[in-house]
Amino acid sequence: MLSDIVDIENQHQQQLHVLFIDSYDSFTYNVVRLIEQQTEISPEVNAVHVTTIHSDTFQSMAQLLPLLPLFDAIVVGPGPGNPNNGAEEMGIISELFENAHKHLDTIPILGICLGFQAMCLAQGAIVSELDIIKHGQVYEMHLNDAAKRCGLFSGYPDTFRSTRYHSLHVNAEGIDNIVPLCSTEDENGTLLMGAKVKSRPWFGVQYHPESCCSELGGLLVRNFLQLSLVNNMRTGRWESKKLNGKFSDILSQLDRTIDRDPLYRVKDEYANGDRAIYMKQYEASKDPKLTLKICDIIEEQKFVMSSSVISENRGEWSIIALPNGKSQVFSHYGAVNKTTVHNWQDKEISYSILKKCLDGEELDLPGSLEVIDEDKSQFWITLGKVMENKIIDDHREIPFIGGLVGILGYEIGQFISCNHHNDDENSLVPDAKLVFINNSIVINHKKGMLYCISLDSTFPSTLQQSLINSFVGKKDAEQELKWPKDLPKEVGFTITMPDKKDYADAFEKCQDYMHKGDSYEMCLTTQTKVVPSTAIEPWRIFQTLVQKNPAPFSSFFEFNDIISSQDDSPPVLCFLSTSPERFLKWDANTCELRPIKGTVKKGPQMNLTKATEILKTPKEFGENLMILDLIRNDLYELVPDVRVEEFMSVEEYATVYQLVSVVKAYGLTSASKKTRYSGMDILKHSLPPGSMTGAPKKITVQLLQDKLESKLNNHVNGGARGIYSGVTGYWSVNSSGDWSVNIRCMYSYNGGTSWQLGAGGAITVLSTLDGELEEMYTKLESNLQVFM
Ligand SMILES: C=C(O[C@@H]1C=C(C(=O)O)C=C[C@H]1O)C(=O)O
Ligand SMILES: NC(=O)CC[C@H](N)C(=O)O
Repeated sequence: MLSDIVDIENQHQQQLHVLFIDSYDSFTYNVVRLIEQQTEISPEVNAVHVTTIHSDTFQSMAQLLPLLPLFDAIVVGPGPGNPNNGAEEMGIISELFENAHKHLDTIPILGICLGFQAMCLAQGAIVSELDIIKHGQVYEMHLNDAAKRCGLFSGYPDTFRSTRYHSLHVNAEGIDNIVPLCSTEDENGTLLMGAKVKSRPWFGVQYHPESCCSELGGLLVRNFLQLSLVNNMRTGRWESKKLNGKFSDILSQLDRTIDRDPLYRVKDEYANGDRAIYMKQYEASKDPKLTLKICDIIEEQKFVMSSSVISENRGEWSIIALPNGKSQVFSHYGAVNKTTVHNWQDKEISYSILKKCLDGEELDLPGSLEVIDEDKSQFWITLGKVMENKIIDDHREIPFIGGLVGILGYEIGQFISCNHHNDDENSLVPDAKLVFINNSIVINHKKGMLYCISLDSTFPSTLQQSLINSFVGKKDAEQELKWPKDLPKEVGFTITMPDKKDYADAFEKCQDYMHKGDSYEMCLTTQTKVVPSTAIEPWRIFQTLVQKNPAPFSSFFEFNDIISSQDDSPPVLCFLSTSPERFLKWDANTCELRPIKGTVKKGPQMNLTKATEILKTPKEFGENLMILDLIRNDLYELVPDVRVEEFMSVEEYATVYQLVSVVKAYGLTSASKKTRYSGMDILKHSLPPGSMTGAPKKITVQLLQDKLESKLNNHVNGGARGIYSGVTGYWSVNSSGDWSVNIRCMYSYNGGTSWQLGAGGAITVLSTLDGELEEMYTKLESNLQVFM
């Protein structure tokens, strides 16, 4: 054991240790991984360990100072806020650069964007707002003569391209202590993009070396690390950073200040075949309408995740999940920090009992009902525990063979509080609802295959026989779908939309936040409420919706999990969606995200070539790049191998053209890693979807929730987004998952008495009010058209 410890300590000797101070930014882990990827620092040092803390992890420098001898360098990352606002916004960063801490003089520091601004401010430079702000824009950087003598840019050409995300800039003219190294030109004039502090090993850049559109970012970091090593050898810091018996303990404690524990212990391999899976496969039509036609003959309850459009890598599969009495239902109510678990339609459970439990009454719980006091973060662990013993290594070729299916609302994501009610009944609404499915019909539209699958050999035999009779072996679609293209004419609808003036106010406020440097992009969304004059079955609305707006993720959910009785009828959560956007798909070892950012309305004057031209302009490019970098960050937080597989492709949908990028992470369960994750861990850490928030995620969702949407959408459940902006999909027991973003959808908390439709779009400093309003209406129309 002792030799193990000595080995670890020796390993630490050959590693550089970097302390990364994060300001709750959405590009943090892009920088962290870029640092860790630098393995060739010197013949003796070939690895870098990065410890990430938040700028408010420590209350003051006094707490951090004793730990600094453990680190070879500090990197102060980018982030929202303005260094002029001091500790309130910057936390420990504002103190870090102050002269008071003389013993910091010898520790190498690299400041990036916000970190750079804070460093320069402390030297006397002026940090102020740019006239014309740059978020997600790529510019040419020019090095000056001083840069050529400074190791930070060693190996660089005179000019190189890099991404800028900043509202503020540094003016260091006349500041002797700052040596300018790098600049760029734009409408604002010549701007300082990189500098060094005289007499100290402190460096900084205003641009973002870690962006996927920046050139030579890795070289900058490697140069900084090499300079740090040389500095530390010269000053004796390198020698003194050793043989502190508690070295590894302190580091691992610090490494754990940000929670990255897996939801459950992911194994390297899983048993296969020790659980009998019932699976019958049949040849059937390749027509994507097959799923919908099958729905027509199903009398059982069903959840549908179908594709009414097949595109490369999306929409290839459809799933019809069949809940039954053995299906466990997991609902999380964030407003009261409770999870309920019970069997589907357990006769012993009534809504009145469930309601009492949620109100906190102590009762003998009937039937299968369990009530767990837990917050949303523990809810994820509950789900992990459920799945832990169910994972099997079987039928990897099929994306879903059974498992958890359902909806995770926006407020289940990070940084948001979930405390909303359904206005109509003032009843609690679930923030997440998932059902464990044993029986399913899975369809491959590309191959024309249909599978009847059961995890517990309970697939309904009459249904199976009807499927065989009606669809098996019939390669061509026999008949057209006989679904009504419109809703019944006699039903009227009361439609409440957000006020245009309120939208304009919210838009202006977004611009203010972005100009002040608080946010780089804000996905502002609206809610519209539709009340039918007489109730229409949710399924009937779905029939019309999928025909009017075909999409790769067309979903139908009606949660009749509690039986109604004469005295009370439960509020039934319904969700109808025609989403174009995949959020996250995974298998045991890889995962893929497909953020959509950038929208152009279709019309007689618009074709693919024109849309592509528009979608490649700086506004749309910046919008997409920002989310692309944010998504890389979300994946990099847990997984070291992240790649951009598709860069801003234009895709065509029924009513819009969209700009789409694809990012993949590899090696989730790689044996060489200390911690193995499942796709569910990635999902937990990356919700809410970046394309629905903007960047940086934390501050932006808080501003949207507290300052903007609570007022703008006050006419619907206090402005909560609820199901809209969350995700829908599954986590299959064969370690696959696929979740789409809840957009171009409608949902009801009361079985269809009233519906809510969300629509919005990302606002950047290049947005115009009219442009954003039109974009919001275009998206709203994709589902509101059903009621028009
Ligand atoms: C917010 C919505 O869509 C999101 C915003 C987009 C954009 O800003 O271009 C595109 C797709 C979605 O990620 C919506 O449809 O309501
Ligand atoms: N990306 C950043 O670090 C931005 C820094 C600062 N908030 C600005 O907007 O200029």
